[in-house]
Amino acid sequence: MPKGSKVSIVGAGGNVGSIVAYSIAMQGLAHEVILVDRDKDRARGKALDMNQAAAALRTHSVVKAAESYEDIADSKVVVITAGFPRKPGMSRDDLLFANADIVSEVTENVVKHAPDSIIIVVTNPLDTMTYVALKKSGFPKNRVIGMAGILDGARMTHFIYEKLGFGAGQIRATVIGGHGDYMVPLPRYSTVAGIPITDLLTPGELAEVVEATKKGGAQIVKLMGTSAYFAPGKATAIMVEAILKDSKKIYPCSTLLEGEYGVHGIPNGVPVTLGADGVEEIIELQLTPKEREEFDRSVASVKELIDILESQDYFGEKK
Ligand SMILES: NC(=O)c1ccc[n+]([C@@H]2O[C@H](COP(=O)([O-])OP(=O)(O)OC[C@H]3O[C@@H](n4cnc5c(N)ncnc54)[C@H](O)[C@@H]3O)[C@@H](O)[C@H]2O)c1
Ligand SMILES: O=C(O)C[C@H](O)C(=O)O
Repeated sequence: MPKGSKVSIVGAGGNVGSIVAYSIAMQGLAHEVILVDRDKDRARGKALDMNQAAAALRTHSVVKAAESYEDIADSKVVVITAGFPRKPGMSRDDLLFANADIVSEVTENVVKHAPDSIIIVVTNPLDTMTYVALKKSGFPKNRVIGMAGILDGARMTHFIYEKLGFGAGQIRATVIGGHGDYMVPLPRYSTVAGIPITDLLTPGELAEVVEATKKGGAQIVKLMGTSAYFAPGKATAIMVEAILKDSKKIYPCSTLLEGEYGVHGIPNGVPVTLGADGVEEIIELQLTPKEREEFDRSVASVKELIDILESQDYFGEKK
């Protein structure tokens, strides 16, 4: 079993992976942080830079660039951010084939070198890549988790603040469903200092918050020419922290549903408790018929992508 608090990040030479690593190192969450990237010099450079930041801050975290996958051995958590980000005009789903091959290759190496780890998938299209990692690893479902709901909830929080102009730091917003165009922001489960936002914003304002949340990723892609990384990186580090500290905190994460929410065999974003075993509980919200319909639509959009992969026998299951 993994000892201590070693965390490896595959894709750490890139934007999201390096923010995940930096957040973990600066918080001193893990003693050892391993940066894996196919661009080894970039990983080596980032490791030096982060170690020097850790030295300035005097944290105990040590950051190392992996020379090979052997260096991820004994990781408690492996984060996968390897893969292409979208460009303006693209949907996350357009990354399906290019990133499925990358996530497959990475997962095979994780199974070989860190067989007891918990995998956090970040690569898009998120829910389908979580499915790819799950199938290719053969790990139990509690040990393969997709990151998106914390990020989408944080975006909704921000857009609620933009409307209210007060309550920063006191807003909690909930987004479930897949991390795509059909995600399901839930105003009914969103509050400011415990006050439901449905008491503070008009239905029209709430509809604008929901729309802005759904388009939050694309808004940043349009502005920067590549996708977001500060909030995604921080959101991922929050999941790593919950696992390493066995905190049992509740966060929306993508997890394989096997009967929960009436869904069978598709990963989707729902509230879960995160602890040392990864996803420890799945919490079923009592959705209204409209919320339920939106959730089902979101599940269907993930299933469409999985069906495309399965129709090509991507998982080698056809006889
Ligand atoms: N789930 C989310 O909420 C969320 C949020 C932001 C980004 N993302 C996704 O995360 C992924 C990474 O985004 P980014 O902005 O960091 O991209 P990036 O291009 O900056 O970084 C990707 C890194 O992966 C590396 N890489 C590619 N193939 C590899 C392989 N086979 N083995 C090892 N390393 C490999 C590249 O060298 C690069 O350094 C994208 O797919 C993006 O869409 C998801
Ligand atoms: O928008 C993207 O493509 C990246 C990520 O999924 C995000 O929501 O920031």
